[in-house]
Amino acid sequence: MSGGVTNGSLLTWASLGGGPAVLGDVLRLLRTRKVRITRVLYLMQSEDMPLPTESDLGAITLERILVPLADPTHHRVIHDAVRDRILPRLRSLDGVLHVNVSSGTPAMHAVWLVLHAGGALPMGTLLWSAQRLRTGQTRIDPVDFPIDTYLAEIRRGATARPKEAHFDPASRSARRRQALDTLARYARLPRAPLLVLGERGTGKTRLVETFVGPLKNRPKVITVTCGTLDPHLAMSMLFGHVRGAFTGAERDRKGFIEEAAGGVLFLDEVQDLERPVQRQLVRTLQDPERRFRRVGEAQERNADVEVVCASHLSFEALRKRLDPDLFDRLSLLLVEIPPLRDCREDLRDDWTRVWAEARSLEELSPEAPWSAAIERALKGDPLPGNLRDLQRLALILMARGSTAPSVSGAEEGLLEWTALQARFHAAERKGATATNGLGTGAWDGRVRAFKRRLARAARREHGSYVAAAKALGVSERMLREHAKKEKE
Ligand SMILES: Nc1ncnc2c1ncn2[C@@H]1O[C@H](COP(=O)(O)OP(=O)(O)OP(=O)(O)O)[C@@H](O)[C@H]1O
Repeated sequence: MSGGVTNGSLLTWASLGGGPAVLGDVLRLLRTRKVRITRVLYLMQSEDMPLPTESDLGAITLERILVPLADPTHHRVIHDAVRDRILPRLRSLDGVLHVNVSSGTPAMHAVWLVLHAGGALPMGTLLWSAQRLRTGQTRIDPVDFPIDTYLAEIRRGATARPKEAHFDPASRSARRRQALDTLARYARLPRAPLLVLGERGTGKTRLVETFVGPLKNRPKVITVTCGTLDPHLAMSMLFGHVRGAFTGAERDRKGFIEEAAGGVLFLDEVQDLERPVQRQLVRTLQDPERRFRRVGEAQERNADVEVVCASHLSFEALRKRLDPDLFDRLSLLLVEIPPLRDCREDLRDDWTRVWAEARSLEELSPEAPWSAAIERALKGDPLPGNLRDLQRLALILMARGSTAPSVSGAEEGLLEWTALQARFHAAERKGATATNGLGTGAWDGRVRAFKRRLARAARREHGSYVAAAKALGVSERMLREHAKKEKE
Protein backbone atom coordinates (compact mmCIF):
# COMPACT_ATOMS: atom_id res chain seq x y z
CA MET A 1 0.00 0.00 0.00
CA SER A 2 1.34 3.48 -0.84
CA GLY A 3 -0.11 7.01 -0.97
CA GLY A 4 -3.57 5.79 0.08
CA VAL A 5 -3.64 3.27 -2.78
CA THR A 6 -4.65 -0.23 -1.73
CA ASN A 7 -3.56 -3.38 -3.50
CA GLY A 8 -6.01 -6.16 -3.91
CA SER A 9 -7.62 -8.88 -5.96
CA LEU A 10 -10.81 -8.73 -7.95
CA LEU A 11 -13.18 -11.66 -8.05
CA THR A 12 -15.53 -11.76 -11.00
CA TRP A 13 -17.55 -14.25 -13.01
CA ALA A 14 -16.61 -14.55 -16.63
CA SER A 15 -19.49 -13.44 -18.83
CA LEU A 16 -20.31 -13.98 -22.43
CA GLY A 17 -20.61 -11.01 -24.80
CA GLY A 18 -19.21 -7.76 -23.45
CA GLY A 19 -18.04 -9.26 -20.15
CA PRO A 20 -14.27 -8.83 -20.66
CA ALA A 21 -14.70 -5.25 -21.87
CA VAL A 22 -16.73 -4.41 -18.76
CA LEU A 23 -13.99 -6.01 -16.68
CA GLY A 24 -11.45 -3.68 -18.31
CA ASP A 25 -13.68 -0.70 -17.41
CA VAL A 26 -14.09 -1.95 -13.84
CA LEU A 27 -10.32 -2.23 -13.37
CA ARG A 28 -9.85 1.28 -14.71
CA LEU A 29 -12.64 2.73 -12.55
CA LEU A 30 -11.26 1.02 -9.46
CA ARG A 31 -7.90 2.64 -10.17
CA THR A 32 -9.60 6.04 -10.15
CA ARG A 33 -10.85 5.12 -6.68
CA LYS A 34 -7.33 4.36 -5.55
CA VAL A 35 -7.80 0.62 -5.67
CA ARG A 36 -4.95 -1.14 -7.48
CA ILE A 37 -5.90 -4.62 -8.54
CA THR A 38 -2.90 -6.91 -8.94
CA ARG A 39 -4.77 -10.15 -9.56
CA VAL A 40 -8.10 -11.05 -11.13
CA LEU A 41 -9.76 -14.26 -10.02
CA TYR A 42 -11.75 -15.10 -13.10
CA LEU A 43 -14.49 -17.63 -12.42
CA MET A 44 -15.32 -19.56 -15.60
CA GLN A 45 -18.19 -21.96 -15.97
CA SER A 46 -16.44 -23.56 -18.94
CA GLU A 47 -13.10 -23.39 -20.69
CA ASP A 48 -14.55 -21.62 -23.71
CA MET A 49 -15.62 -18.42 -21.92
CA PRO A 50 -14.10 -15.26 -23.50
CA LEU A 51 -10.95 -14.00 -21.78
CA PRO A 52 -9.96 -10.39 -21.15
CA THR A 53 -7.24 -9.05 -23.42
CA GLU A 54 -3.82 -7.84 -22.41
CA SER A 55 -4.94 -4.25 -22.96
CA ASP A 56 -7.72 -4.81 -20.39
CA LEU A 57 -5.33 -6.36 -17.90
CA GLY A 58 -1.97 -4.65 -18.29
CA ALA A 59 0.34 -6.07 -15.62
CA ILE A 60 -2.50 -7.71 -13.71
CA THR A 61 -2.25 -11.45 -13.17
CA LEU A 62 -5.23 -13.39 -14.46
CA GLU A 63 -6.06 -16.47 -12.42
CA ARG A 64 -8.61 -18.62 -14.18
CA ILE A 65 -10.73 -20.81 -11.94
CA LEU A 66 -12.98 -23.34 -13.54
CA VAL A 67 -16.34 -23.59 -11.75
CA PRO A 68 -18.71 -25.78 -13.76
CA LEU A 69 -22.31 -25.21 -12.67
CA ALA A 70 -25.17 -27.57 -13.38
CA ASP A 71 -27.51 -24.57 -13.23
CA PRO A 72 -26.16 -21.00 -12.99
CA THR A 73 -29.61 -19.71 -11.97
CA HIS A 74 -29.90 -22.00 -8.98
CA HIS A 75 -28.80 -20.35 -5.71
CA ARG A 76 -27.87 -23.53 -3.92
CA VAL A 77 -25.86 -24.88 -6.84
CA ILE A 78 -23.89 -21.63 -7.03
CA HIS A 79 -23.44 -21.44 -3.28
CA ASP A 80 -22.12 -24.97 -2.98
CA ALA A 81 -19.71 -24.52 -5.88
CA VAL A 82 -18.39 -21.23 -4.48
CA ARG A 83 -18.08 -22.74 -1.02
CA ASP A 84 -16.14 -25.75 -2.27
CA ARG A 85 -14.01 -24.24 -5.01
CA ILE A 86 -13.58 -20.54 -4.28
CA LEU A 87 -13.66 -19.91 -0.54
CA PRO A 88 -10.62 -22.12 0.24
CA ARG A 89 -8.63 -20.21 -2.41
CA LEU A 90 -9.56 -16.86 -0.84
CA ARG A 91 -7.93 -17.75 2.47
CA SER A 92 -4.44 -17.33 1.05
CA LEU A 93 -5.05 -14.10 -0.86
CA ASP A 94 -2.92 -11.04 -0.16
CA GLY A 95 -4.48 -7.60 0.14
CA VAL A 96 -8.12 -6.63 0.06
CA LEU A 97 -10.61 -8.72 -1.87
CA HIS A 98 -12.98 -6.86 -4.20
CA VAL A 99 -15.95 -8.67 -5.65
CA ASN A 100 -17.77 -7.55 -8.76
CA VAL A 101 -21.26 -8.75 -7.81
CA SER A 102 -22.81 -7.66 -11.11
CA SER A 103 -21.07 -10.19 -13.30
CA GLY A 104 -22.96 -13.42 -13.85
CA THR A 105 -26.59 -14.26 -13.14
CA PRO A 106 -28.87 -12.52 -10.61
CA ALA A 107 -28.62 -15.67 -8.47
CA MET A 108 -24.83 -15.33 -8.43
CA HIS A 109 -25.23 -11.72 -7.34
CA ALA A 110 -27.49 -12.78 -4.46
CA VAL A 111 -25.06 -15.47 -3.33
CA TRP A 112 -22.21 -12.93 -3.01
CA LEU A 113 -24.42 -10.72 -0.87
CA VAL A 114 -25.31 -13.57 1.44
CA LEU A 115 -21.75 -14.87 1.75
CA HIS A 116 -20.52 -11.37 2.52
CA ALA A 117 -23.21 -10.72 5.14
CA GLY A 118 -22.55 -14.10 6.71
CA GLY A 119 -18.84 -13.32 7.09
CA ALA A 120 -17.71 -16.09 4.69
CA LEU A 121 -15.53 -13.72 2.64
CA PRO A 122 -12.17 -12.48 3.98
CA MET A 123 -12.30 -9.64 6.47
CA GLY A 124 -12.52 -6.25 4.76
CA THR A 125 -13.90 -7.60 1.47
CA LEU A 126 -15.59 -4.91 -0.59
CA LEU A 127 -18.46 -5.55 -2.98
CA TRP A 128 -18.89 -3.53 -6.16
CA SER A 129 -21.77 -3.25 -8.52
CA ALA A 130 -20.83 -2.48 -12.11
CA GLN A 131 -23.38 -1.27 -14.66
CA ARG A 132 -22.99 -0.73 -18.38
CA LEU A 133 -24.95 2.45 -19.14
CA ARG A 134 -26.89 3.12 -22.36
CA THR A 135 -24.18 5.59 -23.33
CA GLY A 136 -21.78 2.64 -23.52
CA GLN A 137 -19.94 3.81 -20.42
CA THR A 138 -19.58 1.74 -17.29
CA ARG A 139 -20.12 2.89 -13.73
CA ILE A 140 -19.23 1.17 -10.50
CA ASP A 141 -20.61 1.73 -7.05
CA PRO A 142 -19.79 0.15 -3.72
CA VAL A 143 -22.63 -2.12 -2.60
CA ASP A 144 -23.98 -0.67 0.61
CA PHE A 145 -26.59 -3.21 1.63
CA PRO A 146 -26.09 -4.42 5.20
CA ILE A 147 -28.19 -7.57 4.93
CA ASP A 148 -28.09 -8.28 8.66
CA THR A 149 -29.56 -4.88 9.50
CA TYR A 150 -32.31 -5.36 6.93
CA LEU A 151 -33.05 -8.84 8.21
CA ALA A 152 -33.36 -7.52 11.76
CA GLU A 153 -35.78 -4.89 10.50
CA ILE A 154 -37.82 -7.41 8.56
CA ARG A 155 -37.96 -9.72 11.57
CA ARG A 156 -39.11 -6.86 13.74
CA GLY A 157 -41.81 -6.12 11.18
CA ALA A 158 -42.79 -9.76 11.18
CA THR A 159 -43.05 -9.85 14.96
CA ALA A 160 -45.41 -6.87 14.88
CA ARG A 161 -47.91 -9.21 13.26
CA PRO A 162 -50.77 -7.36 11.61
CA LYS A 163 -53.31 -9.29 13.66
CA GLU A 164 -51.83 -7.93 16.87
CA ALA A 165 -54.13 -5.47 18.54
CA HIS A 166 -52.96 -1.92 18.75
CA PHE A 167 -53.16 -0.66 22.26
CA ASP A 168 -56.65 0.60 22.83
CA PRO A 169 -56.57 3.73 24.96
CA ALA A 170 -60.32 3.55 25.69
CA SER A 171 -60.78 2.29 29.21
CA ARG A 172 -63.54 2.07 31.75
CA SER A 173 -61.51 2.22 34.92
CA ALA A 174 -60.56 5.65 36.18
CA ARG A 175 -56.97 4.63 37.05
CA ARG A 176 -56.13 3.34 33.62
CA ARG A 177 -57.89 6.22 31.90
CA GLN A 178 -55.93 8.71 33.94
CA ALA A 179 -52.63 6.94 33.23
CA LEU A 180 -53.28 6.84 29.49
CA ASP A 181 -54.42 10.46 29.37
CA THR A 182 -51.24 11.50 31.11
CA LEU A 183 -49.15 9.35 28.82
CA ALA A 184 -50.80 10.89 25.76
CA ARG A 185 -50.10 14.41 27.02
CA TYR A 186 -46.49 13.62 27.83
CA ALA A 187 -45.89 11.73 24.62
CA ARG A 188 -46.73 14.78 22.55
CA LEU A 189 -43.84 16.72 24.07
CA PRO A 190 -40.90 16.41 21.70
CA ARG A 191 -37.39 15.61 22.96
CA ALA A 192 -38.46 14.77 26.49
CA PRO A 193 -37.59 11.26 27.64
CA LEU A 194 -40.54 9.35 28.99
CA LEU A 195 -40.57 6.71 31.69
CA VAL A 196 -43.32 4.10 31.77
CA LEU A 197 -43.61 1.93 34.86
CA GLY A 198 -45.90 -1.03 35.31
CA GLU A 199 -45.87 -4.61 36.46
CA ARG A 200 -44.89 -7.34 34.01
CA GLY A 201 -47.56 -8.09 31.47
CA THR A 202 -49.46 -4.82 31.80
CA GLY A 203 -48.84 -4.22 28.11
CA LYS A 204 -46.11 -1.56 28.36
CA THR A 205 -44.23 -2.78 25.31
CA ARG A 206 -47.32 -2.84 23.14
CA LEU A 207 -48.36 0.50 24.56
CA VAL A 208 -45.12 2.17 23.57
CA GLU A 209 -44.91 0.46 20.18
CA THR A 210 -48.47 1.10 19.04
CA PHE A 211 -49.66 4.10 21.05
CA VAL A 212 -46.71 6.28 22.04
CA GLY A 213 -44.85 5.92 18.72
CA PRO A 214 -47.78 7.11 16.58
CA LEU A 215 -48.62 9.85 19.10
CA LYS A 216 -45.14 11.21 18.62
CA ASN A 217 -45.71 10.89 14.90
CA ARG A 218 -42.84 8.43 14.88
CA PRO A 219 -44.20 5.00 14.00
CA LYS A 220 -40.69 3.52 13.89
CA VAL A 221 -39.99 2.19 17.37
CA ILE A 222 -36.75 0.31 18.03
CA THR A 223 -37.31 -1.79 21.12
CA VAL A 224 -34.26 -2.82 23.11
CA THR A 225 -34.84 -5.33 25.88
CA CYS A 226 -31.94 -4.13 28.00
CA GLY A 227 -31.50 -7.35 29.99
CA THR A 228 -30.77 -9.30 26.82
CA LEU A 229 -27.74 -7.18 25.89
CA ASP A 230 -24.44 -8.93 26.48
CA PRO A 231 -22.83 -6.83 29.25
CA HIS A 232 -19.54 -6.66 27.34
CA LEU A 233 -21.19 -5.50 24.16
CA ALA A 234 -24.00 -3.34 25.54
CA MET A 235 -22.16 -0.08 24.91
CA SER A 236 -21.45 -0.98 21.31
CA MET A 237 -24.94 -2.38 20.72
CA LEU A 238 -26.45 0.89 21.86
CA PHE A 239 -23.98 3.43 20.54
CA GLY A 240 -22.38 1.43 17.71
CA HIS A 241 -18.69 0.91 17.10
CA VAL A 242 -16.06 1.46 14.50
CA ARG A 243 -13.97 -1.22 12.90
CA GLY A 244 -11.10 -2.31 15.14
CA ALA A 245 -12.67 -0.81 18.30
CA PHE A 246 -12.26 -4.22 19.95
CA THR A 247 -11.41 -7.78 19.02
CA GLY A 248 -14.09 -9.00 16.66
CA ALA A 249 -15.18 -5.51 15.54
CA GLU A 250 -14.57 -6.33 11.91
CA ARG A 251 -16.51 -3.45 10.49
CA ASP A 252 -18.26 -0.28 11.51
CA ARG A 253 -21.66 -0.93 12.97
CA LYS A 254 -24.54 1.31 13.84
CA GLY A 255 -25.95 1.07 17.32
CA PHE A 256 -29.62 1.06 18.25
CA ILE A 257 -29.53 4.85 18.72
CA GLU A 258 -28.64 5.37 15.09
CA GLU A 259 -31.03 2.68 13.96
CA ALA A 260 -33.82 4.52 15.77
CA ALA A 261 -33.01 7.84 14.06
CA GLY A 262 -36.26 9.49 13.02
CA GLY A 263 -38.17 7.26 15.40
CA VAL A 264 -38.34 6.18 19.01
CA LEU A 265 -35.68 4.31 20.94
CA PHE A 266 -37.53 2.22 23.50
CA LEU A 267 -35.34 0.92 26.32
CA ASP A 268 -37.38 -1.78 27.99
CA GLU A 269 -36.31 -2.75 31.54
CA VAL A 270 -33.84 0.13 31.48
CA GLN A 271 -32.43 -0.80 34.91
CA ASP A 272 -30.78 -3.83 33.29
CA LEU A 273 -28.32 -1.59 31.44
CA GLU A 274 -24.81 -1.71 32.85
CA ARG A 275 -23.80 1.36 34.87
CA PRO A 276 -21.23 2.65 32.35
CA VAL A 277 -23.89 2.46 29.65
CA GLN A 278 -26.32 4.32 31.90
CA ARG A 279 -23.71 7.05 32.41
CA GLN A 280 -23.16 7.35 28.70
CA LEU A 281 -26.88 7.56 28.16
CA VAL A 282 -27.14 10.45 30.61
CA ARG A 283 -24.72 12.38 28.43
CA THR A 284 -26.78 11.76 25.33
CA LEU A 285 -30.12 12.42 26.99
CA GLN A 286 -29.10 15.75 28.44
CA ASP A 287 -27.93 16.96 25.05
CA PRO A 288 -30.75 18.41 22.94
CA GLU A 289 -28.83 17.27 19.85
CA ARG A 290 -28.64 13.73 21.28
CA ARG A 291 -24.93 13.57 20.55
CA PHE A 292 -23.01 10.36 21.16
CA ARG A 293 -19.86 8.57 20.09
CA ARG A 294 -19.57 5.15 18.57
CA VAL A 295 -17.21 2.96 20.58
CA GLY A 296 -13.66 3.56 19.35
CA GLU A 297 -14.51 6.78 17.54
CA ALA A 298 -13.42 10.28 18.53
CA GLN A 299 -15.90 12.06 16.32
CA GLU A 300 -19.34 12.86 17.74
CA ARG A 301 -22.52 11.96 15.91
CA ASN A 302 -26.06 12.82 16.62
CA ALA A 303 -29.33 11.03 16.04
CA ASP A 304 -32.81 12.45 15.96
CA VAL A 305 -34.40 10.06 18.43
CA GLU A 306 -37.12 10.23 21.01
CA VAL A 307 -36.33 8.09 24.03
CA VAL A 308 -38.88 6.10 26.00
CA CYS A 309 -37.89 3.81 28.86
CA ALA A 310 -39.89 1.26 30.79
CA SER A 311 -39.47 -0.87 33.86
CA HIS A 312 -41.52 -3.37 35.80
CA LEU A 313 -39.92 -2.09 39.02
CA SER A 314 -41.66 0.27 41.40
CA PHE A 315 -40.57 3.90 41.48
CA GLU A 316 -38.56 3.31 44.67
CA ALA A 317 -36.89 0.13 43.46
CA LEU A 318 -35.97 1.74 40.15
CA ARG A 319 -34.46 4.73 41.93
CA LYS A 320 -32.12 2.36 43.74
CA ARG A 321 -31.13 0.50 40.58
CA LEU A 322 -30.54 3.42 38.24
CA ASP A 323 -27.63 5.80 38.10
CA PRO A 324 -28.95 8.85 40.03
CA ASP A 325 -28.41 11.24 37.13
CA LEU A 326 -30.20 8.93 34.75
CA PHE A 327 -33.05 8.48 37.18
CA ASP A 328 -33.39 12.26 37.55
CA ARG A 329 -33.62 12.71 33.82
CA LEU A 330 -35.97 9.83 33.18
CA SER A 331 -38.33 10.54 36.04
CA LEU A 332 -39.22 14.01 34.78
CA LEU A 333 -42.10 12.55 32.81
CA LEU A 334 -43.26 9.41 34.53
CA VAL A 335 -46.40 7.38 33.95
CA GLU A 336 -47.43 4.33 35.95
CA ILE A 337 -49.62 1.78 34.19
CA PRO A 338 -51.85 0.20 36.82
CA PRO A 339 -52.03 -3.59 37.15
CA LEU A 340 -55.13 -5.39 35.87
CA ARG A 341 -56.37 -6.09 39.41
CA ASP A 342 -56.75 -2.33 39.89
CA CYS A 343 -58.74 -1.97 36.67
CA ARG A 344 -61.35 -4.67 37.08
CA GLU A 345 -63.90 -2.64 35.09
CA ASP A 346 -61.71 -3.22 32.04
CA LEU A 347 -61.33 -6.95 32.55
CA ARG A 348 -63.96 -8.00 30.09
CA ASP A 349 -62.56 -5.76 27.34
CA ASP A 350 -59.03 -6.94 28.07
CA TRP A 351 -60.23 -10.54 27.98
CA THR A 352 -61.95 -9.97 24.64
CA ARG A 353 -58.79 -8.47 23.15
CA VAL A 354 -56.53 -11.18 24.50
CA TRP A 355 -58.87 -13.90 23.22
CA ALA A 356 -59.05 -12.36 19.76
CA GLU A 357 -55.29 -12.23 19.58
CA ALA A 358 -54.65 -15.66 21.02
CA ARG A 359 -57.13 -17.30 18.62
CA SER A 360 -54.66 -19.16 16.49
CA LEU A 361 -57.13 -21.55 14.85
CA GLU A 362 -59.74 -20.29 12.45
CA GLU A 363 -62.37 -22.74 13.69
CA LEU A 364 -62.26 -21.27 17.17
CA SER A 365 -64.94 -18.76 17.96
CA PRO A 366 -63.87 -15.16 17.46
CA GLU A 367 -66.15 -14.35 20.41
CA ALA A 368 -64.42 -14.61 23.76
CA PRO A 369 -66.43 -16.94 25.99
CA TRP A 370 -67.99 -15.21 28.96
CA SER A 371 -69.95 -16.55 31.88
CA ALA A 372 -70.58 -15.78 35.52
CA ALA A 373 -67.90 -18.36 36.40
CA ILE A 374 -65.30 -16.76 34.15
CA GLU A 375 -66.13 -13.35 35.52
CA ARG A 376 -65.88 -14.64 39.10
CA ALA A 377 -62.55 -16.31 38.42
CA LEU A 378 -61.00 -13.31 36.70
CA LYS A 379 -62.31 -10.81 39.22
CA GLY A 380 -61.27 -12.94 42.18
CA ASP A 381 -57.69 -13.57 41.10
CA PRO A 382 -54.88 -11.14 41.92
CA LEU A 383 -53.65 -11.59 38.31
CA PRO A 384 -49.95 -11.10 39.09
CA GLY A 385 -49.06 -11.83 35.46
CA ASN A 386 -51.66 -9.30 34.24
CA LEU A 387 -52.44 -9.82 30.53
CA ARG A 388 -50.40 -13.02 30.56
CA ASP A 389 -52.83 -14.53 33.09
CA LEU A 390 -55.63 -13.82 30.64
CA GLN A 391 -53.57 -15.33 27.84
CA ARG A 392 -53.10 -18.48 29.92
CA LEU A 393 -56.84 -18.80 30.43
CA ALA A 394 -57.52 -18.21 26.75
CA LEU A 395 -55.07 -20.93 25.72
CA ILE A 396 -56.42 -23.42 28.27
CA LEU A 397 -59.97 -22.85 27.02
CA MET A 398 -58.88 -23.07 23.40
CA ALA A 399 -57.08 -26.32 24.05
CA ARG A 400 -60.38 -27.71 25.32
CA GLY A 401 -62.56 -27.05 22.34
CA SER A 402 -62.31 -26.38 18.67
CA THR A 403 -65.52 -24.39 18.73
CA ALA A 404 -66.74 -21.78 21.17
CA PRO A 405 -66.24 -23.46 24.51
CA SER A 406 -69.46 -24.44 26.15
CA VAL A 407 -70.01 -23.08 29.60
CA SER A 408 -69.37 -26.49 31.13
CA GLY A 409 -66.20 -26.93 29.08
CA ALA A 410 -65.17 -23.46 30.15
CA GLU A 411 -65.75 -24.36 33.77
CA GLU A 412 -63.44 -27.34 33.58
CA GLY A 413 -60.87 -25.11 31.93
CA LEU A 414 -61.37 -22.57 34.66
CA LEU A 415 -60.53 -25.18 37.31
CA GLU A 416 -57.34 -25.95 35.44
CA TRP A 417 -56.49 -22.25 35.21
CA THR A 418 -57.26 -21.61 38.88
CA ALA A 419 -54.98 -24.48 39.91
CA LEU A 420 -52.18 -23.15 37.72
CA GLN A 421 -52.68 -19.60 38.97
CA ALA A 422 -52.36 -20.90 42.55
CA ARG A 423 -48.94 -22.31 41.67
CA PHE A 424 -47.90 -19.00 40.17
CA HIS A 425 -49.07 -17.13 43.26
CA ALA A 426 -47.09 -19.50 45.48
CA ALA A 427 -43.99 -19.22 43.26
CA GLU A 428 -44.35 -15.45 43.31
CA ARG A 429 -44.42 -15.40 47.11
CA LYS A 430 -41.44 -17.75 47.30
CA GLY A 431 -39.55 -15.73 44.67
CA ALA A 432 -40.10 -12.52 46.62
CA THR A 433 -38.37 -14.10 49.62
CA ALA A 434 -35.77 -15.97 47.61
CA THR A 435 -34.46 -12.99 45.69
CA ASN A 436 -33.79 -11.39 49.10
CA GLY A 437 -32.91 -7.98 47.85
CA LEU A 438 -30.92 -9.27 44.88
CA GLY A 439 -33.51 -7.68 42.67
CA THR A 440 -35.74 -9.31 40.12
CA GLY A 441 -33.91 -8.07 37.04
CA ALA A 442 -31.75 -9.93 34.57
CA TRP A 443 -29.80 -12.92 35.81
CA ASP A 444 -26.44 -11.20 35.26
CA GLY A 445 -27.50 -8.34 37.52
CA ARG A 446 -28.56 -10.69 40.27
CA VAL A 447 -25.31 -12.63 40.03
CA ARG A 448 -23.37 -9.38 40.35
CA ALA A 449 -25.44 -8.36 43.37
CA PHE A 450 -24.72 -11.75 44.93
CA LYS A 451 -20.96 -11.44 44.33
CA ARG A 452 -21.06 -7.94 45.79
CA ARG A 453 -22.66 -9.28 48.93
CA LEU A 454 -20.15 -12.07 49.25
CA ALA A 455 -17.23 -9.67 48.81
CA ARG A 456 -18.58 -7.28 51.39
CA ALA A 457 -19.40 -10.07 53.84
CA ALA A 458 -15.84 -11.40 53.45
CA ARG A 459 -14.43 -7.99 54.31
CA ARG A 460 -16.66 -7.73 57.38
CA GLU A 461 -15.67 -11.21 58.45
CA HIS A 462 -11.93 -10.66 58.05
CA GLY A 463 -11.70 -6.98 58.92
CA SER A 464 -10.22 -5.75 55.61
CA TYR A 465 -10.08 -6.62 51.94
CA VAL A 466 -6.41 -7.52 52.28
CA ALA A 467 -7.16 -10.04 55.04
CA ALA A 468 -10.25 -11.38 53.26
CA ALA A 469 -8.34 -11.86 50.01
CA LYS A 470 -5.59 -13.71 51.85
CA ALA A 471 -8.03 -15.96 53.68
CA LEU A 472 -9.92 -16.80 50.49
CA GLY A 473 -6.84 -17.13 48.31
CA VAL A 474 -8.09 -14.57 45.77
CA SER A 475 -6.75 -11.23 44.66
CA GLU A 476 -7.61 -8.19 46.75
CA ARG A 477 -8.27 -6.22 43.60
CA MET A 478 -10.90 -8.69 42.42
CA LEU A 479 -12.66 -8.59 45.79
CA ARG A 480 -12.75 -4.81 45.73
CA GLU A 481 -14.04 -4.85 42.14
CA HIS A 482 -16.89 -7.15 43.08
CA ALA A 483 -17.70 -5.10 46.16
CA LYS A 484 -17.92 -1.76 44.46
CA LYS A 485 -19.24 -2.43 40.98
CA GLU A 486 -22.68 -0.92 41.50
CA LYS A 487 -24.08 1.16 44.27
CA GLU A 488 -26.94 -0.67 45.89
N1 LIG B 1 -53.92 -4.45 23.77
C1 LIG B 1 -53.60 -5.74 23.83
N2 LIG B 1 -54.46 -6.69 23.40
C2 LIG B 1 -54.13 -8.00 23.46
N3 LIG B 1 -53.00 -8.46 23.95
C3 LIG B 1 -52.10 -7.57 24.38
C4 LIG B 1 -52.35 -6.17 24.35
N4 LIG B 1 -51.29 -5.53 24.85
C5 LIG B 1 -50.41 -6.48 25.17
N5 LIG B 1 -50.90 -7.70 24.90
C6 LIG B 1 -50.21 -8.98 25.12
O1 LIG B 1 -49.96 -9.10 26.52
C7 LIG B 1 -48.65 -9.58 26.75
C8 LIG B 1 -47.91 -8.58 27.62
O2 LIG B 1 -47.76 -7.40 26.88
P1 LIG B 1 -46.38 -6.59 26.88
O3 LIG B 1 -45.24 -7.48 26.58
O4 LIG B 1 -46.60 -5.40 26.03
O5 LIG B 1 -46.35 -6.19 28.42
P2 LIG B 1 -45.16 -5.60 29.26
O6 LIG B 1 -45.78 -4.75 30.29
O7 LIG B 1 -44.15 -5.01 28.38
O8 LIG B 1 -44.63 -6.89 29.96
P3 LIG B 1 -43.19 -7.52 29.98
O9 LIG B 1 -42.29 -6.49 30.51
O10 LIG B 1 -43.35 -8.70 30.87
O11 LIG B 1 -42.92 -7.93 28.55
C9 LIG B 1 -47.99 -9.78 25.42
O12 LIG B 1 -48.03 -11.15 25.08
C10 LIG B 1 -48.85 -8.98 24.46
O13 LIG B 1 -48.90 -9.68 23.23
